[in-house]
Amino acid sequence: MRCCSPPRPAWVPTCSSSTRSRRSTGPARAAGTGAWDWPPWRSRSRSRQRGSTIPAMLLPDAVCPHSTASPRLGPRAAGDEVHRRCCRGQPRELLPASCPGMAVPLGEPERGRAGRAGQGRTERGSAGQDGMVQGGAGPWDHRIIKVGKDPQGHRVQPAPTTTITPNPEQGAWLNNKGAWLSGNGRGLTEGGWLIGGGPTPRPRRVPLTSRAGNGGSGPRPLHGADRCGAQRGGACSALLCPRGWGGGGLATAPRGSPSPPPPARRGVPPPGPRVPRCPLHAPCPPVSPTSPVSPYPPYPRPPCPPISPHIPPPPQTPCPRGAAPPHLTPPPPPGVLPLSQAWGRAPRLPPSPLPAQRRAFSNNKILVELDESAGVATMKFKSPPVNSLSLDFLTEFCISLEKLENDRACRGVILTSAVPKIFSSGLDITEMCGKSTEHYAEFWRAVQEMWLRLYSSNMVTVAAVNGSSPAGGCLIALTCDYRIMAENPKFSIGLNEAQLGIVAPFWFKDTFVNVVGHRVAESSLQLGSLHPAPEAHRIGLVDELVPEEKLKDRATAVMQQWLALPGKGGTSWAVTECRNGDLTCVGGPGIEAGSCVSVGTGGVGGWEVGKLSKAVRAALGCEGCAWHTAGRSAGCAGRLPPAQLAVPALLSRAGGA
Ligand SMILES: CCCCC/C=C\CCCC/C=C/C(=O)SCCNC(=O)CCNC(=O)[C@H](O)C(C)(C)COP(=O)(O)OP(=O)(O)OC[C@H]1O[C@@H](n2cnc3c(N)ncnc32)[C@H](O)[C@@H]1OP(=O)(O)O
Repeated sequence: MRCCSPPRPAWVPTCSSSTRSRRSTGPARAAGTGAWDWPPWRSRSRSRQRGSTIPAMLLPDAVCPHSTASPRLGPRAAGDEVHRRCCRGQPRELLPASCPGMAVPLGEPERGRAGRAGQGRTERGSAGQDGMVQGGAGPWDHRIIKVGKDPQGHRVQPAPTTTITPNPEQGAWLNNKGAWLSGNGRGLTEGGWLIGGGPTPRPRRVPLTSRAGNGGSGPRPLHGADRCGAQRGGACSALLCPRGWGGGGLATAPRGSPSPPPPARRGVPPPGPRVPRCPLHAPCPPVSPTSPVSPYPPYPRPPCPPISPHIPPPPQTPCPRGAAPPHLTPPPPPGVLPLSQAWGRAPRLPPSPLPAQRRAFSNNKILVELDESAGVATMKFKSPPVNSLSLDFLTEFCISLEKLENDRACRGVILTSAVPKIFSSGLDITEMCGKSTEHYAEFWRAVQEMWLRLYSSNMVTVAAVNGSSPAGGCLIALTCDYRIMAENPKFSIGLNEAQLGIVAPFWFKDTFVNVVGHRVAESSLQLGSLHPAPEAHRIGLVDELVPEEKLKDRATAVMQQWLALPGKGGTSWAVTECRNGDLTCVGGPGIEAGSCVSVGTGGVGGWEVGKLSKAVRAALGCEGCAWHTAGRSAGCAGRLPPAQLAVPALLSRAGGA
């Protein structure tokens, strides 16, 4: 509800959720379905311009699913749509008054709020908006528009807006996610990420009731004391709970940084001692197998991962995963302090010294296994007989994907099937007849949501197609970064809608064209062809064929290859130095000196590597670049020099990538 629903401040040019990072190729919206027809406001080429962004202002309001100016739905219905999305479809009437999705006006001062961390929709960042701090209703209410990735390349859960409330007594600021922010007078940092400048707030005593802690004791800060049903002993929907995945959640406070004790609210016991936060040490969230308020099917919450005997409980011993083996920490360039020194935070590292951590969660239709050591999850469709994409399936798909998206340990997903011989039979045909109009709308919305989430995922996505994959099943594979298919000629794949007497929606078509090219797509769509695996490979519909028994290994190998790349795979992030208005770049691991940076999802000061178009480079006046890079896996260490604060100006000059 807080996204960009009315009242929308004048400085928000359009909905923040329209800042997704793909280019639009099709019309803004499809006509005539009567439902939210999110247009494919971007398409992608095989070269996968993952980090490229277009500024929000280039997208018409109608494009944005949170738009309040829907000519189709009208303001009221559009408002409901906003609510639906922000509250994960929870009917408004069923939500407690404390639901963060209920109207909290943008101008409302934050009073003792904590915790929407991990709760909002996953919104992508965009150039020019990431990390911008805007003045709010009062001089100390600042709203951060978009949060994308921190300097380590980890996704930061993007609450659509974040309000920062200064706590001058403690010299720190609290945002509406309950995270402590440190301020340096020139800008703010959240989790070590520079989030913007903004006016220096005047001191004011602000009653605060809770805070996000680094795990440990205290009143479950990430749940938000007043916001989460589970916090009050009620039912916490897996959808609303920011810590839906066993003790994970989002740690926004810098690890190991000194943090002030929060002022206590009357009647609320003060939280316990602050301890370093570690996923392994995080306290279990309250388990609520089902939510009475959720319209979704029961969604069992996984148990917390067991605390390894190797890891003594906090706070006596620092988290072993928080410390950087010296050999993995690249030396900063002269004059640049690593973030860990500058802000008292240890860089995030791959947990290689520890035994591999595996987590799994499952719902009725999808089994998800996360190998934390590799940063790769496998989503296995398990909805027999044919993995048809029913509303339930689609819903669970989106939930699972979002959980992974919000999990910093996960950087890639392999999609495959647990049903023999079938990857997915496509949209569930029984959902498309004999149902109410509302059901059709909901179903179609879910189809689009699935596609958008997958397409716009920040994770590397690999489809391991181990069976037939017609229509919607094919779309899932097409939407991934890479497709590997079992080389069984009995397995076929394609958009066969024409054979059913229906037309593949234009965004199915666009996705198909992007992969196989125009002419092949044209004839294949007209004939409704289902291509046997060898033919699918020949026309480029799948990238490679492997024997079925090797599919998993090959998918894993491909994933590793992708994850090793700079950028989306997240291995390399650059912190640029800005001197005299010029960006200077020094090469880095896997990065050529002189190759440049993007104004993509990195946000202010965090520039993703290797995706800057020539035009943007020219606009930035970026000649001879010098940057400090650090592999994401080794944690990005680098301190932005003061001159870096000039970057927002450069961003606006660039107008996006
Ligand atoms: C609501 C608003 C919508 C707006 C509409 C706007 C535009 C419409 C276009 C939308 C784009 C459409 C995309 C789609 O995905 S449409 C679905 C296309 N899918 C297919 O054509 C697949 C058809 N199925 C098969 O080809 C085969 O079943 C198979 C997947 C190759 C598996 O074969 P096999 O192992 O021999 O299994 P069976 O054929 O015996 O099937 C087993 C049972 O599964 C049922 N089944 C199969 N596919 C579906 C499906 N897509 N949806 C629901 N149910 C399905 C099949 O009926 C069998 O059930 P039974 O045992 O009870 O008979």
